[in-house]
Amino acid sequence: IEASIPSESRQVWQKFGVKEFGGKDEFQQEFIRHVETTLARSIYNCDDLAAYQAASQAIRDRLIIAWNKTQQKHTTKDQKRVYYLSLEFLMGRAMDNAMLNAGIKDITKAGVADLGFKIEDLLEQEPDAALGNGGLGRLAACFIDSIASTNYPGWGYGLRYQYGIFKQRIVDGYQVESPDYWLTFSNPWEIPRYEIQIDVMFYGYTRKYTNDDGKVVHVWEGGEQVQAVAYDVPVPGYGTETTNNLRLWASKPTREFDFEKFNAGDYESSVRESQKAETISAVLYPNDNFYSGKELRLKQQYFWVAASLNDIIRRFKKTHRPWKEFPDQVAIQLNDTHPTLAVVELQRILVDMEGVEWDDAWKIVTNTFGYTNHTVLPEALEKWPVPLFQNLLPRHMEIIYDINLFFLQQVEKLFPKERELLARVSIIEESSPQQVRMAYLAIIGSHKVNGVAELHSELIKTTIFKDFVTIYGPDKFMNVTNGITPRRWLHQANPKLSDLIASKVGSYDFLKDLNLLKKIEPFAHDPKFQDEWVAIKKFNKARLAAHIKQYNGFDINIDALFDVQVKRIHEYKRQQMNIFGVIHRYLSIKAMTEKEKKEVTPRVCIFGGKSAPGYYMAKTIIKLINAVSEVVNADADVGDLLKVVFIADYNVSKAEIIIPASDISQHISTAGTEASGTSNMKFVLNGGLILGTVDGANIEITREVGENNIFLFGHLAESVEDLRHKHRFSKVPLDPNLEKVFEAIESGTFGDPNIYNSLVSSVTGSDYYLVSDDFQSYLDAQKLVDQDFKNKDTWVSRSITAVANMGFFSSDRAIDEYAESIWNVEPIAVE
Ligand SMILES: [N-]=[N+]=N[C@]1([C@H](N)O)O[C@H](CO)[C@@H](O)[C@H](O)[C@H]1O
Repeated sequence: IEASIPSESRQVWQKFGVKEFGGKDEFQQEFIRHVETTLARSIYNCDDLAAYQAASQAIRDRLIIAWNKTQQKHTTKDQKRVYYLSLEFLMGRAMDNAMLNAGIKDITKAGVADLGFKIEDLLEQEPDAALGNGGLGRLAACFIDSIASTNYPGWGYGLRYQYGIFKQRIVDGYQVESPDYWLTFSNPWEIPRYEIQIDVMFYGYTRKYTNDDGKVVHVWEGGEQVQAVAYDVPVPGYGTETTNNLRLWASKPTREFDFEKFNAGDYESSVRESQKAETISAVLYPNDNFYSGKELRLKQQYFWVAASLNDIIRRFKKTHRPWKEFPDQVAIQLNDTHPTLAVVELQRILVDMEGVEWDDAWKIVTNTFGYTNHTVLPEALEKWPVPLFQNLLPRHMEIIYDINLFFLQQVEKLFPKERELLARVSIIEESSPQQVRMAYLAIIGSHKVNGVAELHSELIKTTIFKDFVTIYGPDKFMNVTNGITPRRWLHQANPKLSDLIASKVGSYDFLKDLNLLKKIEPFAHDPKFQDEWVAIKKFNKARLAAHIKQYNGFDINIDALFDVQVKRIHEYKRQQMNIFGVIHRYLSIKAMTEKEKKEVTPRVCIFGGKSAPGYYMAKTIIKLINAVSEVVNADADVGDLLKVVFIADYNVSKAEIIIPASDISQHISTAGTEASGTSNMKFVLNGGLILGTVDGANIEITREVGENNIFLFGHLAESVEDLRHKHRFSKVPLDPNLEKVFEAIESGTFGDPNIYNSLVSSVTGSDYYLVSDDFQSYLDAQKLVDQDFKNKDTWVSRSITAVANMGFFSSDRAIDEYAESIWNVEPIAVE
């Protein structure tokens, strides 16, 4: 919204222009002003929640000032911007991150202390913005933190779900979901932009006519309208003035209610339309790595894409540049196939609305988009039934047919004899009903396609997208290994370790350039540094133990080895193999003599993670973990030698407590199934060693930290297909140790064995995830961990060496690679 203030009034503005609060006093002034005005409270009724809200308002105001400066700078510089389209942004809490990135934690901490509050108590008041399922959503959050921290002009575009990922409770060992209404006390970290309202249409029909200049014009009309309203979330960079924007869309009815129906006394239906509109952006679909073809999900995707593109084009038009320069000003990254409709929507707007010729428009489109694939799992690839698509988005379906026709014509020219190839690469799968293969549309509509770790990027070229490498050549396909922001995942989650590292590196510059961690490597064998390192790990383990005491109600021995596996529950991530290994360990200890028990390395096995509500096998795994926990933790024979814990409602904030406390963490997916993983990077950065398969980013971690500082096991990706084939067509004997484990389960040791029938037979049958094939090598690796952990000095020096070599895994490095190889954007300094 352009507004021009008359020049004579501008001095008055400058005279009173708001400036950032500098010191503690100014912060306290702002704090009290918000308590008494924004919250209409006073010193007599200001509890921790009110104090959190007032402090948030004061800090938010500061971010907004930097946000305004940044937007003005980017507008005047008029440089190319990147837009990251993600249906998930798993942000977690904002307050601590805002204070640390803006460098004002000391001021605010001291400020609220004087006023009678503890900053830790205020931080606990904030709900997580849990607008994502797992890795993909958290990656988007780390990426926008890095885009701002490395001063690139970039925006995130997503949906403002009223309900994030469900809350998980464990009842009788089972997962129970409850809605996550996170906006109860409103959200101080967002700015409603009621002035930005964009109409989005669904359904309707299309028609075409030839206009006076003999040009065919396509019209899409007669559909249902809803409105998209913008909510802006400032994204502060670390140690820079740059504060970028995350724009989240909420759906609203175009008109509050139908007055005619109301007057006719049909009150219910008079508001039905508005309720229907609001449901579009209301709820996050809780599936991780799994596609479910619900119409509301497709509605969410088009609603968000249409609003975002409309917004991007409005901003471009202000530059009055010709359309062919659009890709020079705008780069759009598709975070998985969820936003692929953006390819079709931009083509529609250019051709139908702006009168650009089809081929010119298509060149603009393909030069604008980049597509990131996050999984090779067939069940996760989005394929929308044509009838549903046709009904909801008739004009887009027409355009997809045209895109497909012109693409297949090109392929035919290149490979005239290859009939099957055409069918294999067609966007339209000739199933019944026909389906739109969104990944193919994303590839054809983009100039670059990337995977998220080296093995994964190779696998997509040799398996699911093999034909497209043949058609486009290998250059279109590249790798950008995932990364994590060291601000949240080291400085915020583990401040003591961050301070210790700073004491050796000489500053906190490693938070801007993580390769500076290398400077601690010479201290790997330094006894004093080792002691400080161990003390910090112990502090973090005690903090987690206190959390488990509070929420699980029992004590754990913090000198035991903390063995952690926290991530979404999924058969390919093989939490089932982990708990089978725990049962094996339990049975082994039970069979030991007291003398042998003295040699045992005490262990606490910590699990956490949500299962998609409809995922039966994953829910069974959660039940087994809790059943084993109940039996083992109550078994005096075993005592402190083994404890099993399932931490409920795993989310970003819990990860910040769990991850700094690990000695070993498990990333044990069947080779070739975990595209990257990102928690593996977080655990090592916090001084934990990992036990993993040769899969995803475990491979790059091994390259960077050295084979000595990681525990690898299991079959390699290249042998998986053969092993699966063997299981399908011949009787592969079950691993003997696993057999004993299953006998224990079937004997009722962990409750009614029928509960676990399908889980056990999934392994004794086709064993698609090769649990039996990898079990012995898994147990061998675990034995090595037990032995090595006894040698404290070696263990701590390996931990220090591993951290020293984690520079590569900063999301700043990943963003620099995207900027250079895909987006072609330059950083802009904002003074
Ligand atoms: N969807 N999806 N994919 C994932 C994760 N589950 O969200 O994306 C993550 C982010 O790229 C990957 O680390 C992870 O391996 C992959 O499975």
